[in-house]
Amino acid sequence: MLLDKINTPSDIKNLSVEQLNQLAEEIRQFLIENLATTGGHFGSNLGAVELTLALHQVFDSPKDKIIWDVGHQAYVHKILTGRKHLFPSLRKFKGMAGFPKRSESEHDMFDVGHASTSISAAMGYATARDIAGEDHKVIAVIGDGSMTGGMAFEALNHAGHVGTDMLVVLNDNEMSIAPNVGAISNYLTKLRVDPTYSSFKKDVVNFLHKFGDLGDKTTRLIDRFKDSFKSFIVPGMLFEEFGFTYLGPINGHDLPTLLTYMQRAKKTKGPVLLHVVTQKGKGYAVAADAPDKMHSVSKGFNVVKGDTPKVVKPAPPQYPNLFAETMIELAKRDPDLVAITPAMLPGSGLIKFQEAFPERCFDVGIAEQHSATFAAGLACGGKKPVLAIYSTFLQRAYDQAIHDIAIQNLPVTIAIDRAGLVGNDGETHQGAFDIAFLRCVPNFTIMAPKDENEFRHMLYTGVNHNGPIAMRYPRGGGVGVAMDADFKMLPIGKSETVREGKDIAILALGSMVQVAEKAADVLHESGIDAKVVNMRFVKPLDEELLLDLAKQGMRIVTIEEGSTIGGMGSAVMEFYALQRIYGMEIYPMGLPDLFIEHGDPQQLLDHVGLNADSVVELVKSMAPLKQKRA
Ligand SMILES: Cc1ncc(C[n+]2csc(CCOP(=O)(O)OP(=O)(O)O)c2C)c(N)n1
Ligand SMILES: CC(=O)[C@@H](O)[C@H](O)COP(=O)(O)O
Ligand SMILES: [Mg+2]
Repeated sequence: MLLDKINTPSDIKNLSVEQLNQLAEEIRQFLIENLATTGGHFGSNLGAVELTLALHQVFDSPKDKIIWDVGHQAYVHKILTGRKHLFPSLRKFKGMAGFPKRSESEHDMFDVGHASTSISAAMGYATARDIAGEDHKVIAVIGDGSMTGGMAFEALNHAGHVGTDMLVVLNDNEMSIAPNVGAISNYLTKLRVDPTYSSFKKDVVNFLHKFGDLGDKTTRLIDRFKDSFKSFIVPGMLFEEFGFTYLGPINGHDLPTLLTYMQRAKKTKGPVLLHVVTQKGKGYAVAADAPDKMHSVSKGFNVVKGDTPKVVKPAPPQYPNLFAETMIELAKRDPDLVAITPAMLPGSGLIKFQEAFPERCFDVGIAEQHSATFAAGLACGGKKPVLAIYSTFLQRAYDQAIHDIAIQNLPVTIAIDRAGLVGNDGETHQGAFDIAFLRCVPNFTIMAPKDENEFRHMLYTGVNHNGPIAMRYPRGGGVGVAMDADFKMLPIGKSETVREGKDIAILALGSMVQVAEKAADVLHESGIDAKVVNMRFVKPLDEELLLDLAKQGMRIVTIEEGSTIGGMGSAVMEFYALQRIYGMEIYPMGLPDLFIEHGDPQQLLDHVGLNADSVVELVKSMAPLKQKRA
């Protein structure tokens, strides 16, 4: 096997095209076999095999800097840069990361995970090179989906203006996670599928010449025609207008073409954009036929059937499914309800809602900033928008949440999925900060359901609340409780005491309520009587509860699946300080002031001490209760 002999990029430098094609097939087989065991991003990597081989044959990493966008398609890059042997540990705790990471390899130039950053990072590298008078190449590899992210165009604009020597390889497979959307995507489709646009330009010019030579008039007429149509007729004119030399579109699986064009790009001065057309899932029929479903696969997925064995026992409802079902129920009652997702239609669960209400579901592409202000505009227009967005991606829309939603106090509901430790995607994707960064924003209400039943009531409460409201919930599902027949409005800022107790109060939020209940059961066996409160709301807090606990001189543990700094525990401590109530013993438990690496979610929760055992250990470690204050 050729692949056995490949350990660094130099090992492929002298391979012939035939050998590269053979290596490509071996790499595809390697990916399919390994990902069937570990899970991970699948379709994107199968589609980037030849592209990555060509990059590493033409350019000299790490002297030349290759920067990946999102980085979910960089498994082949990792195979070629000495990490084949790490694939069994892919995305596992203390194992190889699922995205490029500078701490993992000298060939990983930039830590990625969020889309549309590669061109900006490449521009930074190239500018640093130029200041230092160095001469290496800088290449950004960005997908068509990531190209719908606004910051990609901010970087194109800057690079084109400066004229920096750099190469942007646009890997266009017509897919984001779901089929790609937007005018950019349509434009790329035109470039991809209809070369007649360039021949159309010739026809127009010939036709105009038929008017005979009107001297300057003909020339002006031709120029006007060309100018008015050029962004459609001349391939890549959009990118040319940004100051880039556009090359392509070329077949991103044809190695001779890839090599030729990459060599040409390497010799071209200034910013160059090479448009390659690939197939997501190439080489594995099931993935190629269902590139959205095979964007990523779970561990244990069946290579032959291309599916993951269903869980035998009925698992509790998964939150994305419950979200879609609840949204459909609510949308039937309220014609003003609309849903927005920034390119996460499958992950958010909204595919079913889109099928039911196609005219009320908006996938805006990888455009989180736009999605939030679009929601604000919809609200001003009389609609009831629900923005479905992962916690980590909401970070991209923070100013919009403040400037466009909160200041105007608009009735926008933000359904924050993947809030808490998402697990295998690691540092760039943990939903750690949403409580902290939203809590300080005036007008926002922040809540978290303890289970799937409360999830429905909270979403109902959210869409009927007249102001900005965020509901955060974890990746995965509920806990397996019965569901109420109908919805009920939850009183804003009111908690729910799920267990009475006199020795200590555990104030738990969302996914941590069940952890607190388990801890209370164990503490009970040791004669410690713990009160468990489902806080439900981080903002506003249940002040009556907190004042009551102060009167009782109760010790308090707070526990949340979000950063301790700035979280619900901070809010409780701030409350007592602002109320000038001193001497309270408060023990906040949450995510530490660290970026949490990849691993299975429960493993990570145990690693950071967000589990029942840690609560029990903390409570038992406390010194005997001081004399209760009168
Ligand atoms: C800011 C941000 N929003 C959303 C995502 C989720 N996401 C990961 S990959 C992906 C699709 C990327 O499409 P493309 O760039 O075309 O790459 P492909 O998967 O087609 O290779 C999305 C939306 C993300 N990583 N970052
Ligand atoms: C790379 C990326 O950002 C997405 O593919 C993300 O990994 C999806 O996460 P979920 O699997 O939680 O939907
Ligand atoms: Mg794509």
